[in-house]
Amino acid sequence: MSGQPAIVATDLSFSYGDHRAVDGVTFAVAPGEILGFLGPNGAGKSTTIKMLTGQLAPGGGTVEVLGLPMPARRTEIQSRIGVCFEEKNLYPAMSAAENLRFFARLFGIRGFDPAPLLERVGLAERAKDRVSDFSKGMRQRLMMARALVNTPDVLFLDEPTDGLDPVSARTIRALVVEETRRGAAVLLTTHDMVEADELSDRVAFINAGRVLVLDTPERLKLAHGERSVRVRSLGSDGAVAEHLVLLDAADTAERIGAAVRAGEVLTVHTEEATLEDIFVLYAGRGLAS
Ligand SMILES: Nc1ncnc2c1ncn2[C@@H]1O[C@H](COP(=O)(O)OP(=O)(O)OP(=O)(O)O)[C@@H](O)[C@H]1O
Repeated sequence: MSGQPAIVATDLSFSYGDHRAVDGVTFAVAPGEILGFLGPNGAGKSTTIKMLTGQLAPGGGTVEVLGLPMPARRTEIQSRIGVCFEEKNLYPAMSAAENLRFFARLFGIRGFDPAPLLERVGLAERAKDRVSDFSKGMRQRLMMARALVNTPDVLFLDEPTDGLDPVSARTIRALVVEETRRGAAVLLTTHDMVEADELSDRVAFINAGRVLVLDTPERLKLAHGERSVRVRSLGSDGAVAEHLVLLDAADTAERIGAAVRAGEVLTVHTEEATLEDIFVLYAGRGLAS
């Protein structure tokens, strides 16, 4: 498997009736890599993921997961991937532990012990409680545990931290990173650009069914963002002055020096373009729906 991409989408397309939801999408995700798949509502992310996970047959183009063609080898692929989509994948009348055991049985895993996974998602204490009594954050963490039951080589995560409190969101983000350390490839959709920036090795911006750009967050920000330093200082006259110095100008060093000498320095902040800024540059619109 080494060196070979875990997910390869080539010229994928799909239409609902006359509406072309996915229009020539091409990308690959390597083992251990997180690809952030970012775009506004209706951009075609879910439709693409459905083709990658075998829920929809591609209208055009090809999908390979773990070197196997989808949907031809769907059953084999599905036994080696994990998906975290919607709550409906959980059985509310069962306990957290029973849910995980149930999915382990579907995967044909013998002697499955749900305890370590429940521990990892912070639900060890609630193992025997019915999922119907769980909060949204607890269900979401259980969904994540469910996605990991078969120790997948590829994870498809659709908004895994949507609507979660900061602690639950952090638990999920840490799990995602742990999974990549053991070599799992991750395709992650999120509307949270800070999260995308923090987690993604590369990001793909998708809009109207097309990939607009695919690169590392760092390269996108360097190529398209104006980096700057903002110095606030207190002058001898008691007035607060603010100096904004662009980092890529020829006289940057002198200007920062002058800003710092202008008075008693109160704060110094570096600023760079955000992924949201860059999306607007490419799409001519923001990520909000
Ligand atoms: N079952 C369906 N029938 C008809 N049109 C659909 C269907 N599902 C999605 N679409 C349309 O296809 C386009 C892409 O939708 P998709 O759900 O893939 O977008 P998305 O990027 O996942 O959006 P979101 O961020 O809201 O999940 C949208 O215009 C949507 O209205």
